[in-house]
Amino acid sequence: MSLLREEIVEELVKICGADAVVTDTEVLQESSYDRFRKYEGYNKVFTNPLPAAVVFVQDKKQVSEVLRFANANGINVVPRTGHSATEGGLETIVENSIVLDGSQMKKIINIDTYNMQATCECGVVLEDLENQVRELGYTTGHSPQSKPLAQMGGLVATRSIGQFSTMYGGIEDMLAGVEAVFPDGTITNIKAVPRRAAGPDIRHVVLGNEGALCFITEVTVKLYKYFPEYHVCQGYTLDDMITGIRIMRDVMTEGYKPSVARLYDAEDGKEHFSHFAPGKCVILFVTEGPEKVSKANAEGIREIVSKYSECTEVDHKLIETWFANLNWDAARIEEERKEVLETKNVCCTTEISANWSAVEEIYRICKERVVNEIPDITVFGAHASHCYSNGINLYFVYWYNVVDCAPEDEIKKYHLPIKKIICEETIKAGGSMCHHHGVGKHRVHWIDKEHGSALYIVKKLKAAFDPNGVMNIGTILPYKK
Ligand SMILES: Cc1cc2nc3c(=O)[nH]c(=O)nc-3n(C[C@H](O)[C@H](O)[C@H](O)COP(=O)(O)OP(=O)(O)OC[C@H]3O[C@@H](n4cnc5c(N)ncnc54)[C@H](O)[C@@H]3O)c2cc1C
Repeated sequence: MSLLREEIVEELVKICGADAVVTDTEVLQESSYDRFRKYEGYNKVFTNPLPAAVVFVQDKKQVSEVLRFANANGINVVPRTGHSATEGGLETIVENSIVLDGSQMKKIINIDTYNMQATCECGVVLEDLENQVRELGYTTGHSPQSKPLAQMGGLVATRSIGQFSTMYGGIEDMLAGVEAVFPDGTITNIKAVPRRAAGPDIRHVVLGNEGALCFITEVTVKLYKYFPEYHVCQGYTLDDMITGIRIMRDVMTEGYKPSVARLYDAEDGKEHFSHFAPGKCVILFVTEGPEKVSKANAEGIREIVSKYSECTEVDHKLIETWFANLNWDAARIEEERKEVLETKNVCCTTEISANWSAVEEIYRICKERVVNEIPDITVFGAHASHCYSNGINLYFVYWYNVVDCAPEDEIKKYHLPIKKIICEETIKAGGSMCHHHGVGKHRVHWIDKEHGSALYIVKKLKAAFDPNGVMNIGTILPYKK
């Protein structure tokens, strides 16, 4: 028999103390969704069942005890740290869930500049860690646009990636060691070493689990020396996105290593560059590292771009100023809330990845289909912001006016049908429907097609580590009642 809300709250208070357990209605409402339902949230419409409580854990022992209790009683647990999720990973879709919040675990445990790694608790905000290591002349190399909001546990749980990824990689390349607690209460610590071949790489069970297998309590990431004085920034306008993709391919396959490599089509670019590149695509690069490395990379990239006569270089200061203001903090989200309520014009995104041979067609077909099939679109554009030797990501950005539609119907009328087109066309072309935001609860519809025969592995992992199905129900794998 399932426990009553009061019984759940009572047990949580016993484990963590009354101050740590919050049942205030407004907090529960805000804890029942994430930015996937931001239009509903901004309109104060809450369609998911409210959780029984939000519990602010202080240490791994409390995490272990809460998980053991939930596991024994079949209670859904939604792990949370920075609350910046965009794909429904934080939605509480069944009655009486526990939101297990690690945001108060914010100790930076060790910054070890000799071994070039830093260890911190899951609730450390990335920007706080980055600021501290920068003061010492180092960087984590991680810089997602949500850097002021996202916390280390969530960043690992979602397989996040930052704006300097072309040089430093995604979080999977940065993560040296990690501590995680599994639903039966077992606390596991994967040690931080340069590399090992002691069986499968078990970090990858934890990385990207989106709270559907375990709760991450501690993270060790690598550090790099930081040389801001040697950053070289270059930007160009051009007419055609496809030419831009080919330039990116040349840069990557010739072996250059910019830290930032971004390409905007004219529609998406309108939002960012209309003051100096109206109607144009924009391609830009930053190189960094020690002086000789940064200069050599910049020179090689310049030589490649110069072979494309349609590219015109712009003043690098324009790009630098724009780039310095790209991140989102709480104030920017508040600005967005006001704007959305006033205009009913909503911006949402879907990011995918594909090999070089598939990406051009994915770009073309998604644009054509969304613009023709979805009503009230005001902008449909894309940029590429993460490049690899074998392919690239596309970050589709779309704006629509919400017309004749209740807040609770907005995702059904607009966001999900757009996502469906992008995910299905991408998978059909051999790409991945999800480059970095995670599957959450709204891309689960295509998880079988995404993985094909390898879905076997995902399902077995879930069955092995969460046999009672209490970890973030409906995330990564669909909820079957
Ligand atoms: C404006 C904006 C810009 C963004 N830009 C980027 C970007 O550039 N790159 C990028 O990768 N992402 C980006 N994101 C998405 C988001 O910031 C990332 O997914 C981030 O990693 C989430 O971290 P968080 O601490 O906020 O996690 P949360 O939002 O709290 O949770 C995210 C997911 O991880 C799970 N989770 C959280 N903490 C834990 C834990 N301790 N243990 C286990 N599971 C956990 C949750 O259950 C949920 O499924 C952006 C989001 C916003 C709002």
